[in-house]
Amino acid sequence: MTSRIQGLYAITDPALTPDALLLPAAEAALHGGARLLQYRDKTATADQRRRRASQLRALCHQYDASFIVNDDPALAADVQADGVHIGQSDAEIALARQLLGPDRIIGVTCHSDLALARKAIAAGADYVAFGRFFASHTKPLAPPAEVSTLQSACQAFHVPVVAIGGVNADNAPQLIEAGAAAVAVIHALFGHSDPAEIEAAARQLSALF
Ligand SMILES: Cc1ncc(COP(=O)(O)OP(=O)(O)O)c(N)n1
Ligand SMILES: Cc1nc(C(=O)O)sc1CCOP(=O)(O)O
Ligand SMILES: [Mg+2]
Repeated sequence: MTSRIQGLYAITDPALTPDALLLPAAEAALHGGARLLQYRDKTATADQRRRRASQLRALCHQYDASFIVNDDPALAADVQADGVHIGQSDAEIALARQLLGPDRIIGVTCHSDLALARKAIAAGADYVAFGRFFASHTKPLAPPAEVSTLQSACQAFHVPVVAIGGVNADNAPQLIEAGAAAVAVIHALFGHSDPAEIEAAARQLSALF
């Protein structure tokens, strides 16, 4: 079976995409080839988050892409997302697994720490995320990571490794060359407001795989 964690991994951001444009923006990324899409929204109300997550899930499935919810395993379970992404200060992996069952995807932020990744995989993570590899508009203070660490992680672990942080079509090749199964991207996609530009950026990134 081909891995579901492969290729362009688009992540939404309400600071870049107004509510009314969320679906067209997400659809542009999917049309451009994104294989995973994460709903990352720390500002909307619970009702708004539930509605948007349900809509995005339906959209992703039209494109045969995986839909991931950031931070919130309960919401992911509620809308039957394909998975959840959790950080080191978010929910426990065991709780996420309990809520989501054995077949859903659980991704875990590991910064640039191989020991954190080892622990996450032992606890049941389906992918581990390393970053930030480059200067990030979205999260400028995320801890930095070296491409050499990514390479070590990709060699060491049997689960896919996702690379994040300031990724664009110019710098993504070195991450893919190092072994990243997927690159997670916010600003280089959703920093564009025109869906045609989002789609073009997604197409360029997707073509690298
Ligand atoms: C694919 C992917 N990788 C890393 C993150 C960051 O998660 P986290 O450290 O929990 O930070 P926030 O995104 O919640 O601000 C991610 N969301 N997705
Ligand atoms: C959400 C997030 N997490 C990171 C990490 O290093 O864990 S970097 C990051 C921001 C990614 O957005 P952009 O593509 O705009 O840099
Ligand atoms: Mg988080």
